[in-house]
Amino acid sequence: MKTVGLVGWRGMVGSVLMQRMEAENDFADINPVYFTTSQAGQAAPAFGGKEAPALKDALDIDELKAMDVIITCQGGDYTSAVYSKLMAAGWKGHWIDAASSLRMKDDAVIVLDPVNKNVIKDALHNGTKTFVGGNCTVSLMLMGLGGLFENGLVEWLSSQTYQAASGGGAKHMRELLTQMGQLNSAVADKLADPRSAILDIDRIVAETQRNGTMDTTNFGVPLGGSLIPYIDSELENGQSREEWKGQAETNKILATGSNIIPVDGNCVRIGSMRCHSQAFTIKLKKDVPMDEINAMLNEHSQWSGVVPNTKEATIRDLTPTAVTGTLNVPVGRLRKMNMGPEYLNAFSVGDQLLWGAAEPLRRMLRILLED
Ligand SMILES: NC(=O)C1=CN([C@@H]2O[C@H](COP(=O)(O)OP(=O)(O)OC[C@H]3O[C@@H](n4cnc5c(N)ncnc54)[C@H](OP(=O)(O)O)[C@@H]3O)[C@@H](O)[C@H]2O)C=CC1
Ligand SMILES: N[C@@H](CC(=O)OP(=O)(O)O)C(=O)O
Repeated sequence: MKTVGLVGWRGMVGSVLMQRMEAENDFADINPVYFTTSQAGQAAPAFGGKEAPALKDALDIDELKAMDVIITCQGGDYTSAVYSKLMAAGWKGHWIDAASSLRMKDDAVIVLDPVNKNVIKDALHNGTKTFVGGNCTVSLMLMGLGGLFENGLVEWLSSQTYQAASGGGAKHMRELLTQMGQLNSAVADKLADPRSAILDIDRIVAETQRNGTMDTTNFGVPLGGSLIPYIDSELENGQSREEWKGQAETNKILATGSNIIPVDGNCVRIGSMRCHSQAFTIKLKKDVPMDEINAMLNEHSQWSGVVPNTKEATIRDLTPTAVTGTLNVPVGRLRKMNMGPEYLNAFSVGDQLLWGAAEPLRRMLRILLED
């Protein structure tokens, strides 16, 4: 049985990973060893009912070297601090990582097995040791639209994203809710009075957002009652790094080589908790009838599925509220656009902590265990 080192297991992404590994009984097939950067020596958890030794120091290269596999959700700084030292020390195990730092390395594979299992398997058999989860927006786009890519139909794609607070981390989720509460408090007396003027309420909300009293420690500006059309760092070409990942990671995941599929758009933070939504304009390589498109999208995986383009079905099934906490990545609003029969409109929603972060990692572990 493989000895698997788990780093970052008590963080937000790591906790979702532990929940999923328990739900799928993954602990039955591994010897887990838990690492920490702050609590070494304390008692380890017993996820899946499996006992483990006391928490080990996540910076101790000798302890890490004893692992067959290491899964880390600890973040990019940790990966940067440890990965090269571990490799330099001659470690021959498999490294599975949620952070973005190693994703574009030539000898690393981005894992999303319902979409690129062949790429993963080939890499594994060719001796690749480093497997990294993709950016949440990219992974969720490919899970939802996988049927179109699988059938080679996408000439280019533009996405406009509506990304949840959780993408920034746990503190951002708390701050969003704090901000919502602060806005509500500012107008609570007026809201309780049905005779109060809505424009008075609106003015007080705008004043509260602008007067510097709201908690904006993490987002930098109010997100509650607003949105933020910039995610991740600035690049010289005018894209945000989150937008840059769209084309770079999609093409790496699909191993398109020199036949790059152009992907571009705007990435926007909105006030949902943990579901990223995306509106797509897709240029198809040819005019494909809608019933065939629906069939391809439905059949791609057990997690992809089409929501009929009716108002009733859309507002019931194609929202963060409907999707959160599930592995489903529904796609809806499917229709040909005014630009012509090769232009497809689509909208998807997915939980960014599941397929966007934790799920591809635990499935990569299963592939390793079954290989
Ligand atoms: N948030 C996201 O949407 C995504 C994040 N990722 C990657 O995953 C990394 C981790 O993200 P995330 O899970 O949000 O980070 P967290 O901040 O939730 O957790 C990271 C680490 O913080 C330490 N920690 C300190 N105090 C606490 C506490 N009170 N509760 C829990 N942990 C605590 C833990 O390490 P220790 O035990 O060593 O103290 C934990 O492993 C990111 O840096 C990113 O690289 C990837 C995809 C999506
Ligand atoms: N940047 C994403 C979350 C994330 O962690 O992305 P990445 O794994 O590419 O750093 C967001 O803010 O929604």
